[in-house]
Amino acid sequence: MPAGLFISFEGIDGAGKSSHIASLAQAFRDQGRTVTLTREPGGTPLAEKLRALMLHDPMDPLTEALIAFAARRDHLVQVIEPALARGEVVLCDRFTDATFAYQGAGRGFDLQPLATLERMVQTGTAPQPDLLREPHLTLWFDLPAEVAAERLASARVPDRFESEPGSFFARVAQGYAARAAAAPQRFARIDSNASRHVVWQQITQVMVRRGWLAIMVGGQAGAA
Ligand SMILES: Nc1ncnc2c1ncn2[C@@H]1O[C@H](COP(=O)(O)OP(=O)(O)O)[C@@H](O)[C@H]1O
Ligand SMILES: Cc1cn([C@H]2C[C@H](O)[C@@H](COP(=O)(O)OP(=O)(O)O)O2)c(=O)[nH]c1=O
Repeated sequence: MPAGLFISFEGIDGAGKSSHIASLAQAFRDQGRTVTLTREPGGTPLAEKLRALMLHDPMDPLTEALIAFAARRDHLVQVIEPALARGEVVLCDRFTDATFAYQGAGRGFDLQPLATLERMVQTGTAPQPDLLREPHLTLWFDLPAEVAAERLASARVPDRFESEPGSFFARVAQGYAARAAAAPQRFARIDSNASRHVVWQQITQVMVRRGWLAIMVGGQAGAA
């Protein structure tokens, strides 16, 4: 059985994550892997209810952070750990870096309590009792806030986060940059200020470099 692989997708709203997750899932399936495609907040019936509250109901930053971590705990226990134990590839649209970027840098909530919650929530779910569960790789879609805003302007009805001003997203982007600087081995920066094709090429190159997708076929990673 292959080892489970946990990959998260991060970036400000409109950075282009959702446009590539399904393609990456297909590339893994094409080489015989089973993929669990999931998202945060969400991924379980309970966590999806918490997501609806977080995206639409007004609340203060601590409540927001606690809801994000409550949803995450349920998601880890019910979905992520069992999938990893089965040797699957877990592709997760956002994880804890989003809490540090949005609630921490964006809302201005203290990072230290977030780090404490991170440790509490992400420990004790894996078979190894002391393991702090984190993604093996985080694809960070880096895009200037003003470009993301332009892309989103005609794309969809904004939720509570997407309605925030550009200054909020500039802070969130800085929050992601700080998380990436603190864990350079885990993060792969994807320059999202490029065509979809070039963004996809960057993603497949990261996968091939890590030995997770076998060969490049016409610019696509595929089975050997
Ligand atoms: N490389 C790109 N160039 C131009 N527009 C893009 C690109 N990637 C995505 N988009 C468009 O930008 C919008 C936001 O992309 P999306 O994948 O939904 O971002 P996210 O999931 O990060 O919020 C969508 O309308 C999408 O079609
Ligand atoms: C996981 C997480 C998401 N969020 C926010 C970021 C996004 O604006 C929102 C939902 O993310 P996302 O799924 O990217 O939104 P969409 O479905 O509109 O593409 O939740 C937080 O603020 N903290 C968190 O911990």
